[in-house]
Amino acid sequence: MSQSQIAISAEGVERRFGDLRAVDGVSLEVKASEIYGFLGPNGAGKSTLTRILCTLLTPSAGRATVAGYDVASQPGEVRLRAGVALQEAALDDKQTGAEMLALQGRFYGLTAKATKARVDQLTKLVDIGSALDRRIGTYSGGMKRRLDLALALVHDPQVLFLDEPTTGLDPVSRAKVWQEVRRLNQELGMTVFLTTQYLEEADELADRVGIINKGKLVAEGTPAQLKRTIGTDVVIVTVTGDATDAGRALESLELVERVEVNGPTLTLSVIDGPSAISPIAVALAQVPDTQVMELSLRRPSLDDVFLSVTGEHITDPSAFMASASAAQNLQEPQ
Ligand SMILES: Nc1ncnc2c1ncn2[C@@H]1O[C@H](COP(=O)(O)OP(=O)(O)OP(=O)(O)O)[C@@H](O)[C@H]1O
Repeated sequence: MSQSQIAISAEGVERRFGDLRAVDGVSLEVKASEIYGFLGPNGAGKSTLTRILCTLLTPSAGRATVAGYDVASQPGEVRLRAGVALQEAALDDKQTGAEMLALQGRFYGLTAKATKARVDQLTKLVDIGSALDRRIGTYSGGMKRRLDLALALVHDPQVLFLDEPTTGLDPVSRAKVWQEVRRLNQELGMTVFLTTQYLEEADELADRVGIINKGKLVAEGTPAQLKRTIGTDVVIVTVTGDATDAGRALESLELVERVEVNGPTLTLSVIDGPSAISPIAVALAQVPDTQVMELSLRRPSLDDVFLSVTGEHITDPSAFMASASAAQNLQEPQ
């Protein structure tokens, strides 16, 4: 691949905090115009690598480039070409959105006229137009994220870094952010490096996904490729009480490749889901003192990929879905 096609490159990047290796030898490449999803649980090292790539932290070892410039030795060149929206947006509640955008334009050396033209363009890309003349203190969480996104775009960067852009947002705001990220990528060809702990987000948005755990990149590929590595369907069984005996009974079945026991829940990797259901039900009926509460079949998800490489779940997906549906009816204040 030629250098100009590579928007981000990391080679053996490491960052230590005392004895902790927050980022432990990560190597990856992101092509120009690609959306790369950097997926991992809390504390995996996503923000630390993002901060290194944005020149906000120096690596303890290794090398990284953004838009062809070295993050450690050419930080000014990187900053001119990178837009950054981090988890904690530094917004001033007393200013209006328009004032903050104008200030950001001046910061990057744009004339008032050029800033105005850029803001007009941005309001088409990022849905904040109607709120621009109001004080930021009156914005909802979703509007603040969208303003932060617009601020990151004022200087027309080649590469956009988004650190958990939808954490804490209700489903309506989350869908808007997804739509805007897609538009930036498709209409402007912008490269996007997006960290997330949400499987759905990586699955929906990313062309390629890197999975990080305890500072190490443990899997990488398109969402479809990663799921194909599992090669099996997933059957989830919940029983009364402890599922250890049921798990043992199912291990010996021909179509069952792998059994994970987690309290009353069994996660089974099965070769052919529909054909495996009957033998699984028959085997479960023979386990003494065990009653099946729920049994379901599904295609592999990115969480199954994470489980197969780390032995753990990325997050409790049911907790995410519950919070998402609880927030379903929330409306954005106008
Ligand atoms: N400035 C710091 N000093 C000491 N330890 C740090 C510092 N920054 C991060 N860490 C630690 O490094 C590890 C990785 O943190 P990081 O914030 O990169 O993870 P993350 O994947 O972004 O998690 P989250 O989803 O919670 O933001 C964690 O154990 C964290 O406590």
